[in-house]
Amino acid sequence: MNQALNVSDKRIDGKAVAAQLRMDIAAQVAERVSAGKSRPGLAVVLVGQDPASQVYVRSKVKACEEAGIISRNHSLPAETTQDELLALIDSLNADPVIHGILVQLPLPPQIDVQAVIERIDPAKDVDGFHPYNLGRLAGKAPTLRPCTPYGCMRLLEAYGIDPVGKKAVVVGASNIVGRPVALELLMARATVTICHSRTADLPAELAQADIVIAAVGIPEFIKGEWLKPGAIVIDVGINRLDDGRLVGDVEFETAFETASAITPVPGGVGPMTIACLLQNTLEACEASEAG
Ligand SMILES: NC(=O)C1=CN([C@@H]2O[C@H](COP(=O)(O)OP(=O)(O)OC[C@H]3O[C@@H](n4cnc5c(N)ncnc54)[C@H](OP(=O)(O)O)[C@@H]3O)[C@@H](O)[C@H]2O)C=CC1
Ligand SMILES: Nc1nc(=O)c2c([nH]1)NC[C@@H]1CN(c3ccc(C(=O)N[C@@H](CCC(=O)O)C(=O)O)cc3)C=[N+]21
Ligand SMILES: [Mg+2]
Repeated sequence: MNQALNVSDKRIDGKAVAAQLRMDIAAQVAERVSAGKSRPGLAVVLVGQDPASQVYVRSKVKACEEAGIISRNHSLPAETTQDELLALIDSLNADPVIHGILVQLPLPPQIDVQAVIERIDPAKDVDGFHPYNLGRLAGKAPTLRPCTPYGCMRLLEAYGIDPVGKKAVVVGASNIVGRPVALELLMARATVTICHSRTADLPAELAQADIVIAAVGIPEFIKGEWLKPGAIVIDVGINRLDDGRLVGDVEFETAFETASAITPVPGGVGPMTIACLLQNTLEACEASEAG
C-alpha cells in the first residue's frame, strides 16, 4: 500500500490513499462479478436541494460507477414527509439489488433523523450510523464502521502511524464523527480524550496529544501553537468560506510547522469518506451472500 505514497512528506495525501483503496475495491468487484456473484448496489437518498449535499452525492455516484458498483439515486422534494421517506427505506431494505442505503444528511426539519437512521436495515447501513453498528464498534466487534472515522484510521495505517499507547485527542463529539472516531482509536489501543464545547481548557488537552482528530465544524479553529511538536493531525473539518475557499477545522499553515504529519483540506479525509463508503457497500454485499 505504501508504494503509492510519499510518506516522508508531512502532508497526509488522502487523495492518493483513497484512490488506491478505490482501485482495490474495483478489482474486488470485478472479481466477484466474473465469478458470477452479485454486483454491489448502493442507494443514495437526497431529500431537498441543499447544494453541498448535491455535490457530495454526485461524487459518491461517480465513485460508485468507477468502481463498478451499481448506484441508484433517489432525489425527493424538501417537503417529503417522514412517512414517505420511511416507506422508501422499507422498499430499499427489501430490494435484493441494493446492499447499501445512504440517506444524505442533513434532513429537512419535519423529518426525525434518528427515526430514519434506525429504519435502515443495519446490514445495509453503509454510513454505520445505526445504533446496532455503533454498538458493535463500542463493543470492539465492529460490523459496518462509520465512513469518516474508518477513513481516518486507514490514513493512520497507510502512513505507518501506530495508535497503540499514543495519546489521542478528539475535538468534537458528534454521533457521526467525534464519538465513533474515539471508539475506533480506543479499539486501536490509543489513550483517548474527547473534547467538546464544554471542555474547560482545550489548549491544555491538545498540548498532550500525539494524535489530534479535529471534527468541530469551525474553520481554522485549532491553532498550530496549541499542538505538541511532532503531533499527527487528522483534520476532518470541511468549511466553505465566503470567498469560496474550502478550509478545515485546523489552521493549516501554523499547524504544518509544528506537526509531524497533517491532512490537507481538501484532499485529506473527504476522499477517504467516499472510498470507505464504497468499501462498506462491498462488505455489505459480501455479507449478504455469506448469508
Ligand atoms: N470529511 C468528511 O467526510 C466529513 C466532514 N465533516 C466535517 O466535520 C466537522 C464536524 O462535523 P460534525 O461532526 O457533523 O459536527 P457537529 O456540528 O455535529 O458537532 C460538532 C462537535 O464539535 C463540538 N464543538 C463545538 N464547538 C466546540 C469548541 N469550541 N470546542 C470544542 N468542541 C466544540 C460540539 O460540542 P457539543 O457536543 O458540546 O455540541 C460537537 O460535539 C464539520 O466541519 C463537517 O463539515 C463531517 C462529516 C463528514
Ligand atoms: N448520510 C451522510 N453520510 C455522509 O458521509 C455525509 C453526509 N450524510 N452528509 C454530509 C457529510 C459530508 N461528507 C463529505 C464527504 C466527502 C467530502 C469530500 O470528498 N470533500 C472533498 C472536497 C470536495 C469539494 O471540493 O467540495 C475533499 O475534502 O477533498 C466532503 C464531505 C459526507 N457526509
Ligand atoms: Mg453533526
